[in-house]
Amino acid sequence: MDSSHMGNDLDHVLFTQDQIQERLERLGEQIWQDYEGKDLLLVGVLKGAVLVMADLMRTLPGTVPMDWMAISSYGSGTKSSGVVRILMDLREDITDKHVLIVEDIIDSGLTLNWIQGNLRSRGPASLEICTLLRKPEAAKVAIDCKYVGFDIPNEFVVGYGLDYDEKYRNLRDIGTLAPHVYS
Ligand SMILES: O=P(O)(O)OC[C@H]1O[C@H](OP(=O)(O)OP(=O)(O)O)[C@H](O)[C@@H]1O
Ligand code: HPA
Ligand SMILES: [Mg+2]
Repeated sequence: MDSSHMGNDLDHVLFTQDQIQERLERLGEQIWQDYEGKDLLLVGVLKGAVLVMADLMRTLPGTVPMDWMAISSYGSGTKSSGVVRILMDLREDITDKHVLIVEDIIDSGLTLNWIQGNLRSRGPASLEICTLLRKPEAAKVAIDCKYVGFDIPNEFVVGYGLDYDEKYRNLRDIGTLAPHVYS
């Protein structure tokens, strides 16, 4: 879905699909250099990270495996409940692997804080994070994130995998919603 299909639900576009692809190319180059010769496993967090994973992994110039976890903390609202649940666990044993978590957004940081703790307890060789978006002003816990696509203001965003009440994930760009959508 293009931004032009959003009617008046879209307030403004923050990043176009081209800007997103361009940034992912750069992140992919950096990741490929950093993990040269290492047993890398990409771990995506469903559902938001689906599109980031799909596009990021295709920028890499060699083969790399992926696995997925499903976590829920937001429900249908726009604020993190802070209560994290595992809906689906990894299939892979990550012991001694170099794990790179792939996420769409770090907002309060509560989700990744919990995932990091959970995965660290399984004994990976290393554990790092790649997120497309981060909201520095919204942080409730500090997250050490090695690869960040864009820092954004503290506004609720949708598109490119990010939803509001399960809607707008298939918007190609990333943008903010008009206030009438929430009310
Ligand atoms: O830093 P936080 O405040 O914890 O927020 C970030 C998390 O919230 C969203 O996922 P959500 O739980 O809404 O599920 P989804 O990925 O299925 O949309 C997003 O994809 C991140 O995983
Ligand atoms: O800004 C956001 N948009 C969509 N989902 C989210 N999950 C955390 N923050 C956001
Ligand atoms: Mg998510």
